[in-house]
Amino acid sequence: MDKDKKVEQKHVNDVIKEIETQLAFNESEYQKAQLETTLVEKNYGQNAKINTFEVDDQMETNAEVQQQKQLVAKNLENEQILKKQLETLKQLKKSPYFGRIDILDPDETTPETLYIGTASLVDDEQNFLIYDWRAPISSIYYNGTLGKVSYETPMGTLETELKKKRQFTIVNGQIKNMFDTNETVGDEMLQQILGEHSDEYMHNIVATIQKEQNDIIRDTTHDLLLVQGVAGSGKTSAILQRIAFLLYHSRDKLSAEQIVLFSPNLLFSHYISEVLPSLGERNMRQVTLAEFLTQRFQGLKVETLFDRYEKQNALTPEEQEIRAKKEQASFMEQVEKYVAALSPSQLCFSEVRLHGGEIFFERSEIEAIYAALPQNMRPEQRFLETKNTLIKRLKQRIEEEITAPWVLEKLETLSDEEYYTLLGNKRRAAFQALADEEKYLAKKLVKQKFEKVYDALYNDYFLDIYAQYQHFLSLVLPESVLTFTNDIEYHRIALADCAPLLYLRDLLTGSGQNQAIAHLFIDEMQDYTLPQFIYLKYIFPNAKLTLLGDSEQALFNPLMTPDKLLARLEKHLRAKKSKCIKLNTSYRSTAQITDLMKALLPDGEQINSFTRPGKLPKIVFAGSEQEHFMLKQQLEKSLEQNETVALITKDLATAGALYPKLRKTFKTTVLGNEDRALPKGVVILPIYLAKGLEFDVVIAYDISENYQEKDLGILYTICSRAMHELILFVKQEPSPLLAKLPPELYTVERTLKL
Ligand SMILES: Nc1ncnc2c1ncn2[C@@H]1O[C@H](COP(=O)(O)OP(=O)(O)OP(=O)(O)O)[C@@H](O)[C@H]1O
Repeated sequence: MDKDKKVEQKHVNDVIKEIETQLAFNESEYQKAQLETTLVEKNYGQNAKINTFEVDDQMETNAEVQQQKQLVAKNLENEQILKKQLETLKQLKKSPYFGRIDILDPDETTPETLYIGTASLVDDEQNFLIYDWRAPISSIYYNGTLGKVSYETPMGTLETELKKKRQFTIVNGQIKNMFDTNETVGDEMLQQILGEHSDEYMHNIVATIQKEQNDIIRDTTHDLLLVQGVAGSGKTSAILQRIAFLLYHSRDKLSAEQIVLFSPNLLFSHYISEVLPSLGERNMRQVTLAEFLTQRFQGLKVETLFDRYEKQNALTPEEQEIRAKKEQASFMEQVEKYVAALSPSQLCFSEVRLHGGEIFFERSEIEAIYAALPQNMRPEQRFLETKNTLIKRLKQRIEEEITAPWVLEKLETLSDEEYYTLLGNKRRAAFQALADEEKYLAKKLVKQKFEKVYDALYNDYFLDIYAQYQHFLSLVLPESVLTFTNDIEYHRIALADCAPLLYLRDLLTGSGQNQAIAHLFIDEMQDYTLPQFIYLKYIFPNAKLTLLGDSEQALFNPLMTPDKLLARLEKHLRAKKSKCIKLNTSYRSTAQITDLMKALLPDGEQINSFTRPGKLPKIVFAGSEQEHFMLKQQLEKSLEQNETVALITKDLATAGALYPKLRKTFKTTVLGNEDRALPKGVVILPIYLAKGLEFDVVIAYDISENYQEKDLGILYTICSRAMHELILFVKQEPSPLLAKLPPELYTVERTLKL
């Protein structure tokens, strides 16, 4: 192997030499491009200042300015491309590739050697020194075991023979490790990567993508892809590499702006934000459900998933029943039926007022416009026609108002400042006559006065959507009207009302849809309801869906088998081609931690633990008197070897109560809903904020009687956040969930009774 390593190191050196040559060339091209842009910009600046007094000059200058503008844009684009190439080359220089495959094509006698890395590298003679991991041929590296293999290309399926597969770890141009393997992607390298410490940011996994993850990443045929994977099985990793793959595969027609990812919390958004840039791609749009809804209900406080979780025990059985009804797909069907059957008199239009409160459009006027439209028109069409008529009437009123005495009076008394503000970007020279200028200014004044009306028409405020939803509730779920009205009065809205209300609004007004989004990804999908999925599918009608989750980690929803879930989603989201992929191997945690997680679940045997050895998890029985002493002792011990220790609680109140007890001894932070970054030291956080994250050491705080059978999913999620060490801290009586664990799966530490 040593001889092999020498040969391979020489190859690495040769490739790096080529990268350095290209780097030097690119560097000088980039500098040239920067200089060029500065020159053109300077030139453009001077031209823009040219006297525009004479009309002829003006036209000439405009043409020139346009030309210069285009030049600047073109130069900037060129500069951006060179900059991106430079970044890629710099990255490749440190670690040019991670894989090698030797293949023998059917008509050949000697095998061809290909190297695979995070980006392609081509020399002057068009030889591929490195293949991008997303290139069709690279799929052999991830999918194939030695022997006959096939791979998909745009021209169809091709066959070849895989003779050798080799993996490398190259750091700063030096081969640290290399393995020959017949596995999909061998255990040794994965062992090494998974054994490392956690980081502030998630890393890309392109060197060690596993076969079933590869199926998710390279899927281009399904419009609904459901991924059900156990905790730590690489669901999040798979979607991020999938996004990078899609951007490469459809690079002519897909951009990062057309991809939306719904992530569970802001900490998670931060945690994953470096994966795509490390692969030379821009990040997709990222949003949490709370951010998405808050934007749509301006002025209202929207209940978040976390509020919902924190409050769930406070609801009466009746309230729970009402919520359960609102969270069924049939509730959205009731919205559709309601909209289809609405008569004009049932529409809750509201009058439109001016700034001063004076009514501009009476409710009866709006109703009359709507009622006069053909009955068989679709509701959203009818609404749009009404809106257009109102806008037309507003424009007419503006024209009429221009000659009103108050306008003329105002024009005569304008201060210089008011005059120039009204004139805006317009130049005085642009008016042929004084009368034109006066008319222009008068119109501006009137528009200012009627601004609120325009705003109301533009934003559909002339339909009182809350009253409309209340009317809908009074027909289908009258027992919930009071709570809803009360909520609105206090400027808040329950999560369960959001999707049906928005759906109702959009069906009636024809607004809300975004046709441009091509892919929608939802992580931690087990915490979403069917109405939320239905609404998201409705507003992103052209998006292919990738939904990822683990029903064992559900904070509220009941367990459901993946196949049953797929059938449900297929039906309600009207998917044409759907597929469910299951991931059963857990990569995050040591085998000992995964074994404990398996033992917690009734059907835990379906989880395969990746054979990475570590310490047995520990249960600390502290007893309430010794609690602080034991906790501090444990934290001290853990912080000796780790920069961060996560203290995960069931809820925010418990997290908050721990803080004053620890802050004097340790650098301690309690994380809340709005936090985006993970600090070092002791980090206290409720479980819903730890979703999707991982930590070297997790202390699950107070696993006592407050964890009953119904809380199994929560305890499982907490345990599954630990990579290397898990400590279950018990203050009083242990949870019955711990009682059923076989004792060989953990060690015990107890307070000494003095
Ligand atoms: N093929 C792989 N190669 C290297 N590391 C991997 C691989 N797959 C997963 N991992 C690592 O395992 C850990 C868990 O992955 P990830 O967070 O994507 O899992 P998940 O299924 O989304 O987890 P959860 O649902 O529990 O939040 C991460 O540290 C990830 O980098």
